[in-house]
Amino acid sequence: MRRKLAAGNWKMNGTRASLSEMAAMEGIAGDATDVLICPPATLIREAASAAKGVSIGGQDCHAEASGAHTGDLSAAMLADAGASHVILGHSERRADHDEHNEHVRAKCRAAWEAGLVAVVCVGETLDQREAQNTLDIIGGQLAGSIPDGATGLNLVVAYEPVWSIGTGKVPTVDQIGDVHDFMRARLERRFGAGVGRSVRLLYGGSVKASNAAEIFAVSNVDGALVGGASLKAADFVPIIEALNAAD
Ligand SMILES: O=C(CO)COP(=O)(O)O
Repeated sequence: MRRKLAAGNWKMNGTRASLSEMAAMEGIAGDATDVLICPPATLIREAASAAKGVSIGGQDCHAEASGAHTGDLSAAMLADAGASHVILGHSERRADHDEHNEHVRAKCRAAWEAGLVAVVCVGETLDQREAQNTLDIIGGQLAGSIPDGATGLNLVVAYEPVWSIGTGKVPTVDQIGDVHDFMRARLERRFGAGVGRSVRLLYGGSVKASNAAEIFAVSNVDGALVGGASLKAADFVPIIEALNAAD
């Protein structure tokens, strides 16, 4: 049985004052639910030392362990600051920093070497969906972005349709289910049924308290990667509660 995961991606939002929001998100998770907050890197250390029952993650890492890469952070540095997870291949990184599958794959390897759980993001653009290429795109991103060696403990996959992020537009439950079933089948085919069935699959894109329950009822949805609605406890706590209540 996979544990459920409510993950918050704070993106480039939050200062030390925001940690009071994180404190208000603690103690909400049920027995079968995990909560992960990925604040900006500046807050990881303080968040990790303050957090109780909430895991802390980074939002990106470099593929190399150290070296002359001004402004970058290695996976080992994130781990040293107290992170246990790292988001990789988010569409905003793919778009803003020209990250491609091979970069994400190398970063994922680096994350695993540092002992971090990689939260690998995949998702189609609106053009790709309208051209009916969604599953091809997702299949290519899964194959290209995830290295060999995945397990249910070192990998989480987040399906985040680019057109749904921050837009208030959410795919239908059938569309979400089609992609999640497809991802599950691809992971089982590549890594074997045991591993493929144990990797948690999150949906991300305009998740809020009002749509969380119906999304969490979709097959192979094990939780959510939430952006805007993870910044305030008043928005994120009801999402965690909806996940607790999901079958
Ligand atoms: O990108 C996302 C999470 O990584 C989703 O963002 P929103 O929840 O703000 O749409």
